[in-house]
Amino acid sequence: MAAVDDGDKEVVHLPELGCLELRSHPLRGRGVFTRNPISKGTLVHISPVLVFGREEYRDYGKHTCLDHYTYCWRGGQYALALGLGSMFNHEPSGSENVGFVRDMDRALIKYVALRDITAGEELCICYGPNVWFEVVTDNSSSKSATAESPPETPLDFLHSFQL
Ligand SMILES: C[S@@+](CC[C@H](N)C(=O)[O-])C[C@H]1O[C@@H](n2cnc3c(N)ncnc32)[C@H](O)[C@@H]1O
Repeated sequence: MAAVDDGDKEVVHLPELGCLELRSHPLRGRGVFTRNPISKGTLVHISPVLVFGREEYRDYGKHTCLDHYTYCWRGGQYALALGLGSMFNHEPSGSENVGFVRDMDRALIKYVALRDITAGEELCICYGPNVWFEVVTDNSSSKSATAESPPETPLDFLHSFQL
């Protein structure tokens, strides 16, 4: 398991989990998969983020495809996750196998296995209760956005675990 050095804002040690790969699903699009088993608690990825100011996002970013990839950030800002961070697909709350935590000070998002993950599984996060697309889950059940639960972007869910 990789460790994060939280003591230094200038140096970020990236986990080098060589078993991750991108695969395409006909309905969910590209997603992150693992070739090897991953143990609960493993730091699977760290994404550096590109932060958009509130006005910049409102006037420009929001009107582009970036709106499907950004995470809420502090002070009304939004962040685009670089690396694999924008490639994790969604599973409804309780079914996701990866959690994420935003490190605002270092402009990073850390992704951690919430349970043991088997070889070949897709790594999914939960985007939150209200999503803007027809959800295709592992077991093929689906849920669409409704008037009671309007589409909501960007990603707005924060797991409360400590690294
Ligand atoms: C942050 S991106 C994830 C990467 C994306 N699959 C791609 O190929 O670029 C979010 C988009 O992925 C798709 N997506 C993610 N999870 C999904 C799911 N469970 N069911 C259907 N589409 C999903 C939706 O189109 C959503 O707007």
